[in-house]
Amino acid sequence: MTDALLWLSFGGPESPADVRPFLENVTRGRGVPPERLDEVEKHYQHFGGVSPINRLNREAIDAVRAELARQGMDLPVYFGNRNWHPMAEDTVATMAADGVRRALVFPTSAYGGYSACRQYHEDIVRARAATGDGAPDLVKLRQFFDHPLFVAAFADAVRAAAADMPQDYRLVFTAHSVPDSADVAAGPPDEGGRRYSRQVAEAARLVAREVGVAEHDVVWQSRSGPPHIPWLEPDIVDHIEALHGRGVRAVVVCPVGFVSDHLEVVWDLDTEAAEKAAELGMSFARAATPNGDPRFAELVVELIREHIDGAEPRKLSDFPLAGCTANGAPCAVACCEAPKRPVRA
Ligand SMILES: CC1=C(CCC(=O)O)c2cc3nc(cc4[nH]c(cc5[nH]c(cc1n2)c(C)c5CCC(=O)O)c(CCC(=O)O)c4C)C(CCC(=O)O)=C3C
Ligand SMILES: [Fe+2]
Repeated sequence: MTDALLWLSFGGPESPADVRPFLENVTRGRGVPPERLDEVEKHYQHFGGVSPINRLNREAIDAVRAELARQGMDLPVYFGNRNWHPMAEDTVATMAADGVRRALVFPTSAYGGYSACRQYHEDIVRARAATGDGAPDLVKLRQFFDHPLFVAAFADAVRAAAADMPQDYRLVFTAHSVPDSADVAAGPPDEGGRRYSRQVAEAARLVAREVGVAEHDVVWQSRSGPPHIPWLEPDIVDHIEALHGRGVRAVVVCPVGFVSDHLEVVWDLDTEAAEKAAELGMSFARAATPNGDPRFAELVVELIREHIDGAEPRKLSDFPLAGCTANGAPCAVACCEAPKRPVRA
């Protein structure tokens, strides 16, 4: 019996005073140098100290509520975050007080890997522990990077972004960079590692195929951490320069690693990457993220139905179904383990 859905996201500041405490929450114990935090704080303050992420999540939740009602399903939807209010701990306590005994959890990340999957399992463990006796059972929904509705929403977004571009534009996909060691550790050990970057590459391939574009690139954005630790490369801004050097005149960037236009999309792509392209005289367009697309709410309800009515999971890749466990259990022994953090004084 399922009594509710918990929408579990990253969280973001909603006023200038929130920014620093939010960043402290994100980076606690993670070896991110203070200089990087000062830099990222500027990106947030550039937008008045407000990330769009909470508003976009609330809008997406409203769309899911409407889709549930349309399909005749009576399932309350709760909202909680890892790093900012409403915090998952508080939301899970409210759910317990409301009598919720078992809820499905929709994570706002489509992928495997430590930051994209395992850390949401950790959030579930923490939130249930904070609530103590009476905490609901929480079953996280699976990874959906290869779901046909996810791919179709991105494919239409690429077509829309490319509409005003020269025919020979270069299609470039981006996702959040992670430490190379985290990518190596992504997935169950017997799968050979790099589940995160391989899933990102697969989603990109599926979207490009649906758009009908013969060639594309997969690159990374929003690198954090100390400079001497290797992260996934190349970075989108460097890649735009490299494309320019090869004579490419127009770029369409598709942020396939993200579900909504949060700060890292509006800063790293719409600001930094767009400025680099303008400086080089290249045409630049950025494809929309899927959470404003009606198919995104349909996707969420379809994932819910896999549990409630045993609906057949729809997927376009050969990757195994993953990411779905109860109460924060890892998907497999040593799956997507946290990277070793550099020790800082
Ligand atoms: C894979 C991945 C996703 C995608 C999956 C998912 O969506 O969950 C993601 C999403 C997001 N990342 C976000 C923001 C930040 N990420 C940071 C830092 C980090 N991200 C990492 C990875 C990821 N991050 C990693 C390995 C770090 C280093 C620290 C650590 O090892 O954990 C920092 C610290 C400052 C900095 O150094 O940039 C910030 C502020 C926001 C919210 C933006 C907003 O406010 O609108 C969102 C959606
Ligand atoms: Fe991040």
